[in-house]
Amino acid sequence: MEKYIDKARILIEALPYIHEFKGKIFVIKYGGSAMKDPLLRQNVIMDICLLASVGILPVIVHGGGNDITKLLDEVGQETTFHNGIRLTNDDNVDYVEMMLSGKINKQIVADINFSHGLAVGISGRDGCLVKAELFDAENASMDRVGKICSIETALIETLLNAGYIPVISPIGTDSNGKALNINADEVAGEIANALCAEKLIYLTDVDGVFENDKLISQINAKEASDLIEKGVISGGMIPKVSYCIQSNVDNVHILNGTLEHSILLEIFTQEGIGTKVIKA
Ligand SMILES: Nc1ncnc2c1ncn2[C@@H]1O[C@H](COP(=O)(O)OP(=O)(O)O)[C@@H](O)[C@H]1O
Ligand SMILES: CC(=O)N[C@@H](CCC(=O)OP(=O)(O)O)C(=O)O
Repeated sequence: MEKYIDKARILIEALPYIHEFKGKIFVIKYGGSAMKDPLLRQNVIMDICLLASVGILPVIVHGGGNDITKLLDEVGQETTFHNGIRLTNDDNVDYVEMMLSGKINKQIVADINFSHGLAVGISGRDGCLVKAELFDAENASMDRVGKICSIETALIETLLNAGYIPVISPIGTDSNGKALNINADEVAGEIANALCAEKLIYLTDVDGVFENDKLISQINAKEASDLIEKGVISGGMIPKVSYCIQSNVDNVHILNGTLEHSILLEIFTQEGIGTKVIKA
């Protein structure tokens, strides 16, 4: 009997958090590196569905960098990154868009719908959600890499009000209607700002930010830029930490999406896990 009572206690412990967060928007950036294993993917999806079913409003922004690299490899295209940003131009942008807005976006939507959630998949191009301009107009190998100019939240709000979980791919549109590839960390950060989200969560494949094999549970802007300069924070962790710092959202976390139910552990327990990025 005791073990059943323990289960009931766990549910009751979550009650204050459910009460606190009901009706609040959580932007969850689901990185490609945390999508590799189907079983772990299922755990992330179930966490998201649970949040939605207790009245929290999840907004999912996904990446898919690994799958894009794999596809480009299959079609004989080389991939080059600069500070975690993929060099994208006219030669490869269609592959990037197909993988993100086509395959990955629809897979996440299908997984959520299969787990009793109700998701709608859109890209940053739908409803003029993400308006962007060239990230580096001087660099021809980046002539399809975008940086965000503005976010139009109307479509997301419409979906949330109608009870859907929006699932968003990180493709924006420039002033000529062309697709621009944008780092998903930036898209998540900017959408969270525009929605005045309660929380912004980056789900990746490590427990948080590390220095010398030690997890940093809290990091501020100065410490983070020192670690970037020293090369301790590198690659795909650079945009994550940078957008965490730039974000206006108070509660920004980097969590391990390959750790079973990491979202629930972060939200429904007092200790929290991962790295919290603070502005001061
Ligand atoms: N200091 C650091 N702490 C943790 N991870 C780091 C650090 N520096 C670089 N990384 C790398 O950042 C990666 C996460 O970024 P990325 O691969 O782009 O993930 P995602 O697909 O989730 O955006 C980690 O797997 C790790 O290899
Ligand atoms: C410009 C740029 O780098 N765009 C990213 C978009 C996908 C992404 O960010 O995926 P992850 O979150 O899995 O890294 C890319 O092409 O990989």
